[in-house]
Amino acid sequence: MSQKLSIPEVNALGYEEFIDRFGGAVEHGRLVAAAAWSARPFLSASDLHFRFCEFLDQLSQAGKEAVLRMYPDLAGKLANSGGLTEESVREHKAAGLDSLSADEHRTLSELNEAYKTKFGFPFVICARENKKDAIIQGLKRRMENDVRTEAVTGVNEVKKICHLRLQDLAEDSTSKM
Ligand SMILES: NC(=O)N[C@H]1NC(=O)NC1=O
Repeated sequence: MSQKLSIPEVNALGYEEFIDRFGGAVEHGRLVAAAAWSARPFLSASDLHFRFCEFLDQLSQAGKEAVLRMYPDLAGKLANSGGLTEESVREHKAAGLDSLSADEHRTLSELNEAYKTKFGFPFVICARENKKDAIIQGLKRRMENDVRTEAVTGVNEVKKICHLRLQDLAEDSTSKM
């Protein structure tokens, strides 16, 4: 992972460097980072996160669904074929999704497919804040929601994932780690 930047260092980045560095804070989310850059100077790391959230909050239902469609299924095809982003690999490991039993794997795959059939976008949850059992329970519970509630709930999880990814990339203190 590259060295963390202080907020003054983040504020000094040109937009191309900023997008290169923060374009993955939201999965395949270079557009979100490109929008956040307009809000410079950032006052703090939480202000940086707030600007990403601000963009996500103003999206239409279709826009929110589009953001969710950029995320891989947890323990799905991309994970099996080694096609996950570096960030997502770390998050899968944190939740214990890299060591599922055959039964757990089947359960999660079936629930993910049922969820996508109902909503038209994948189930998204912050894997660094949930272990595998909580993820399976969450999937079952959230399956009962309606599509608008689920788009908002999914995007709230995107914000949590983004917050943790940004923490890995930038810090409030002016000195580098
Ligand atoms: N589907 C889904 O939730 N994917 C994600 N969650 C997370 O923490 N990292 C991801 O890639």
